[in-house]
Amino acid sequence: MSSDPAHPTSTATLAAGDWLAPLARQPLDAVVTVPGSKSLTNRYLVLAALAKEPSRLVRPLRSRDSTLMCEALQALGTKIQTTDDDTEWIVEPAPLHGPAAIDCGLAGTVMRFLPPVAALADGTVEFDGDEAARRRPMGPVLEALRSLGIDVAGDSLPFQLTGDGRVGGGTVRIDASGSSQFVSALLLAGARYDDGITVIHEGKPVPSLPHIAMTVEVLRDAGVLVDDSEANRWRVEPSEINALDLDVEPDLSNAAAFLAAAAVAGGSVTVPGWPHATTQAGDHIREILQQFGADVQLGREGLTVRGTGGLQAVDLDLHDASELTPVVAAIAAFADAPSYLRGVAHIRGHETDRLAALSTELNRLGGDVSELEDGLVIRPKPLHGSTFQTYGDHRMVMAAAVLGLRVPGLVVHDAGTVAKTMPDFQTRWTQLVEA
Ligand SMILES: O=C(O)C1=C[C@@H](OP(=O)(O)O)[C@@H](O)[C@H](O)C1
Ligand SMILES: C=C(OP(=O)(O)O)C(=O)O
Repeated sequence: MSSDPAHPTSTATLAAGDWLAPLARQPLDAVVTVPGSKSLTNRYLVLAALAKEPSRLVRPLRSRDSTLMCEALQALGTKIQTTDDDTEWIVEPAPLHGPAAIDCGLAGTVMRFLPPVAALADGTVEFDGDEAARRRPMGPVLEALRSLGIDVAGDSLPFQLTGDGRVGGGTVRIDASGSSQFVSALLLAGARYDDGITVIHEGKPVPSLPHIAMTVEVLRDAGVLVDDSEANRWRVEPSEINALDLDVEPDLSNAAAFLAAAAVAGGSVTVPGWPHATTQAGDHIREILQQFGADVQLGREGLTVRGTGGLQAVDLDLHDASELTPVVAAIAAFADAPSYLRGVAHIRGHETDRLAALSTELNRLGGDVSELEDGLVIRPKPLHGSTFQTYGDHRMVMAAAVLGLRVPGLVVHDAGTVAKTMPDFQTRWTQLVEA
């Protein structure tokens, strides 16, 4: 690996917003704490807003996605108070009402989870988001709400819906092959519909199934009856939603980049507080790193990954844990032979077309990556520094950071976009590399 002299290797010449990813000059030896899970925080917020009494969330995630969720629920009438140190949030439910305008940013959880909640509001609720969010698929959720009698104008952002304070509920048939969030969205609000909700999926397999298991689990934690005994069919009984009082697990998908660092740079990284049982899809990083040849131990201190920098090629189906694809692609770029990542066609509809973005940016560094219809083939080659575009996608920043451990002069464009789920990622990453 050599540095491209045309690209900066010191911060002096960087453009605003660009970040020179730190190079690992020695094996790592770090303990990295990771903030709360985005997926859990935003589910808990939704259920707390629909619950019968105030809820308390301890150590939730503070990031762009969760702040947008808070602001949206507040616009609909919910009260949210936070302690001075922001480690506890008290969510006080109130009757939901329009008119309200909701900014979804680029958050899938906000744009998908809130329309079925807004359907319970009395009045009109307008939704919009980032330019890139307007390209993310929304149709199945909005079509399902229409079939339940809600007045919905639009099929993707921006759209608006008008309700009268109640939803009859019943059975909806949707194609959720584009995102598990379509199913989660309808289930989360469904207990508050008069007849509850039954969601039947018809189409190619639903991706990211652990995220639906997470939705089912948080509903059950709130006392809601859910039947998920049959594949592709979920039934939520109508009921009150109990208040929540809980600690939010660390975000295991965000943790993945830090653990990957030990495999790529060598040395050891521990993430404390790793749950021994979880529905988070990010937990898959344990077996993925083992397949790359790293030593992975889950113990009392947390999850520890030890690596030598030597990496075996992998052939992985990431359909269940698709949000790990960018970081896994970055690791694969240093493996001893070509790797295949499959089963993730739907991530073309994530924050950006991640298959196109990853192949373009890895190839810009001198890599040899081609797109499959549902994945990537990554043929390792010596990489050189360049400016890595991130397309407003937090996980492209994380992937770039992993690459930068071994590629001098890798400049991450618009690195601040990582604030979608981890505003202090760069600080934590720099501490990791310099520890
Ligand atoms: O429900 C959730 O919290 C999520 C579901 C998944 O979405 P897809 O099913 O669209 O992959 C995942 O990729 C995303 O990061 C978070
Ligand atoms: C796909 C992701 O996010 P979203 O919740 O916006 O879909 C992600 O975090 O990788």
